[in-house]
Amino acid sequence: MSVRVSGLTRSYRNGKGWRPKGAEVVALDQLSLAVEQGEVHGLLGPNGAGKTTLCKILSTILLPTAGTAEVLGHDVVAEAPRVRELIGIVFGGERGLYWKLTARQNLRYWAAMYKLPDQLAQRRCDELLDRLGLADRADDLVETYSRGMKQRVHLARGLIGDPRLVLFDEPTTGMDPVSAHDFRDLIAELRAEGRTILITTHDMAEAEAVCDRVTLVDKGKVVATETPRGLAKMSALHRWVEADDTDLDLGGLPGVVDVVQRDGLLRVKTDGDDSARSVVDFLLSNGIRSVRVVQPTLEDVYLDVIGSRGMGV
Ligand SMILES: Nc1ncnc2c1ncn2[C@@H]1O[C@H](COP(=O)(O)OP(=O)(O)OP(=O)(O)O)[C@@H](O)[C@H]1O
Repeated sequence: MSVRVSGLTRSYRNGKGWRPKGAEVVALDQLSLAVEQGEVHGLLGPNGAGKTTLCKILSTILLPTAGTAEVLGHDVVAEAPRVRELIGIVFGGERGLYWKLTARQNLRYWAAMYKLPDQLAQRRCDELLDRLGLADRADDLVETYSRGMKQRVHLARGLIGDPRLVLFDEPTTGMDPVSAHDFRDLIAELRAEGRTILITTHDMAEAEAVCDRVTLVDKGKVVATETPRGLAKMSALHRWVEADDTDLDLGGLPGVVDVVQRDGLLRVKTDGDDSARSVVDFLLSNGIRSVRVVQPTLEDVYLDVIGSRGMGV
């Protein structure tokens, strides 16, 4: 087992220094989770669900209030130095880079933090700069880089210690589609190398594409852990019918829960198989083509279970 979290609780008390103590916020509430070795595991949930808090505890930068967390059998509190050797952390955004240093100097600095011997550090830096397409600009100051390049330096930083577990917290926020596509390829490569990956994301398509299993977290608790497809099946609650867009009034048909029109496509959410069939019959009898019943996507399931909180919709 790569990650084993048991009854993990973390609460914060707002208000620092002269400010009055606020109410206690329970960010993680007896959360338990197991991630297999070599698995790509997604953590999904609305803002404030506790995902970052969990990543911080696993990275040993935050202590739990109660419960335990282990990385490859090592306790994150009692054996924090050992855990740090085994993990790499990639937090999204542009925090944590030294802008007045080059990418190579940034990487050499972090290699030194991992206490890598000089020759190994040099080899790893060269490999990562090459792997992440930074070799040509490796000796330019990071402040001259595009946002996408800065994100790639972040990725390199997370991999410099040759980690067995890589924690990604919102890694593709603000990435352009090409970079996001390259990122998916990188995840596949890291997985093929036998590394375990824990990734928090708001991007359901990304989670569906890269994750072996996902855990839905809400209010500091696990709602479900499943394969993306398994989750979709579990959500047998709704069936969707897809068709070419039409002006027909479908909202009034029995069993129709929602109608979404987007990009020339019509998506009708129904309350089950019978209603979906009636919608299909109705559409076909009105001359609409390309009608099909579709399996719910991970996004549909997320919306069913958690609602639209934290999805930017
Ligand atoms: N340093 C802190 N002090 C007080 N409260 C905090 C602190 N950090 C997080 N919290 C609170 O703990 C809860 C969980 O926050 P956390 O950042 O772990 O959630 P998240 O799922 O990562 O959300 P997001 O997707 O917005 O990053 C939230 O209610 C948040 O306001």
